[in-house]
Amino acid sequence: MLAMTIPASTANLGPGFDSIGMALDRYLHVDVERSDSWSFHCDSPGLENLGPNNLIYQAAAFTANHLETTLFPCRVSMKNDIPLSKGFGSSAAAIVAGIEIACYCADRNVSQKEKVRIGSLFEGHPDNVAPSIYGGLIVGAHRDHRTDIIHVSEPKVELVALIPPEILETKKARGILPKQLQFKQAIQTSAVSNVMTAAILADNWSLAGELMMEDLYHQPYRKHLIPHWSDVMNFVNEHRFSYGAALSGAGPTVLCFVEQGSGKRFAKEIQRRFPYYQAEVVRPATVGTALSVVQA
Ligand SMILES: Nc1ncnc2c1ncn2[C@@H]1O[C@H](COP(=O)(O)OP(=O)(O)O)[C@@H](O)[C@H]1O
Ligand SMILES: N[C@@H](CCOP(=O)(O)O)C(=O)O
Repeated sequence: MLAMTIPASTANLGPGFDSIGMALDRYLHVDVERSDSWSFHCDSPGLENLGPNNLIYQAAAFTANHLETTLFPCRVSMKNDIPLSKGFGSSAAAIVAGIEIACYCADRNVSQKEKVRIGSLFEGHPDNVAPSIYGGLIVGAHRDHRTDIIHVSEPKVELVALIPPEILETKKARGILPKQLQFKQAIQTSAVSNVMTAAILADNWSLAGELMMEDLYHQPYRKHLIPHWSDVMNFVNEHRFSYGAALSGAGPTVLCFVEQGSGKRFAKEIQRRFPYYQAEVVRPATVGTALSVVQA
């Protein structure tokens, strides 16, 4: 039997679009047992009626093909604390579960790096799968020919998530992005992203927070889907405890980056100002996917 716990993730951090991501302390728990046929069981909201060809199975089949192995049928039972389609990488956590199931069926030790490569080939970008696998914060670049990852273990920041009642499917939020960017705009945002990454690595969250709000890759095209976006950004800009804010993944959640130890107070104040949202303190998860295999 295989048991695994996979953390949620927030992707992008503004101009780190499709590249930077951080694991969060919300989890998908999965138990896998060899069986006569495939079945998926979950009582958590939105996952009660999973068919046999769901995302976990698709990722497992993709991985088996990549590893040139075959899957055996499994009974998969889950408990999920990661909100679906809110920008916390629930789909990436499911993809990681599928990758692990295939590695279990193949009885192969596959490195974390190779798992990130497989997950990025499946999803098209590494910014959710990599933090869910490694934990902490990652900076990644995925291309057809290779996927590169730098892992930073312990981000020294606290987070407050502003979660609106509606969902936003990542597919829809990607569909509204432009096909091309002006050269000047691309250079400018790339430079902002480079400095933001350096600031994160230097633990200068104050500068990182300011720069994440200067993204020109995706937030300008998605912000109209986010209620009270400008007012939230003004509140964050003016608050004494906050470094900055960004869309969590494709949204619709807005993630505020605040001083360590100030999360609860910030959450209370921003909740009072924006009752439309649910404000929750979230912490970086330093441990990635945790596995335990019990021989039957
Ligand atoms: N544990 C899971 N098992 C199977 N499918 C899942 C699981 N978690 C998420 N999904 C699938 O991923 C979808 C959400 O993906 P997406 O719109 O990309 O949002 P998110 O930002 O949460 O990743 C769900 O509607 C469901 O189809
Ligand atoms: N880089 C992707 C990240 C999507 O994250 P999700 O948690 O919303 O699925 C994007 O911005 O499209």
